[in-house]
Amino acid sequence: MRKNIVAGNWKMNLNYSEAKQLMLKLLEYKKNNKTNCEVWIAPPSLYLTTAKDTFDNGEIGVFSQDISEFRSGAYTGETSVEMISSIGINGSLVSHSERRQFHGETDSQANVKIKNLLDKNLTPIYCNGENLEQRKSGKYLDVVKNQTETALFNLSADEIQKVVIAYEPVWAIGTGETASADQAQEVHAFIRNLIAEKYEKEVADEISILYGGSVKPDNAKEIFSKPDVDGGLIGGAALKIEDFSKIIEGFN
Ligand SMILES: O=C(CO)COP(=O)(O)O
Repeated sequence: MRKNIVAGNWKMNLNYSEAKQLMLKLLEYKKNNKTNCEVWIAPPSLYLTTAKDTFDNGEIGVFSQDISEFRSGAYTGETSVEMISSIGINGSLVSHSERRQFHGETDSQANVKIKNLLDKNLTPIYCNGENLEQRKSGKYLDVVKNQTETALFNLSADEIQKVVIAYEPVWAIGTGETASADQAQEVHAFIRNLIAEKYEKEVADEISILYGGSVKPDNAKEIFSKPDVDGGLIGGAALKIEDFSKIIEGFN
């Protein structure tokens, strides 16, 4: 059975002591509360070791926000799959829309990153989703289809089952405008169906598909109640324990 997951993407926020405090609050929360989903975080890469040490019993999954498509060598500023693997990190976000927007990342690069992560037995969280113009033109399902096919469809059935997908419509990220639960469900079911057609239904049913884009304490429960929504990738609301914990409780 696929997992329910609530993951926090901290993006480029928090100084070291703020980050450490938030990790400690999360640890305390996780120790004192039974959660009906896995809880993961993707802090800035500078704090990955601290996160790993804080959650040394694996209470919370720790993910990188990005990973190099190159294995090693003269790539200044990059972090390799080998490096995160060697400190026990669980995986990485791949092709978040902000990487696409500010760094020109493509789905072909996403494909390389995903394969590199899978080679090391790490979990890729592959992000996709349409922008506002594509939503308004009514072509959003075509956009998501192209993204998904390019990034994932040369993987084997075994491999694709290990990928977590995060549908994050760009128009809903950081804007306060959330996709409705029905809009999320439509695209999630569409992605799952694409995978079922290319592979098998059993393969598609194993894949967790998260929704991201202005998930807040007051809308999480409804979004998570949809059959093809297996959790959320949370930005702003992951930075406060009060908000993030209420979102986690959307699965209660
Ligand atoms: O980009 C996101 C998570 O990766 C969503 O960000 P917000 O929750 O701030 O809209």
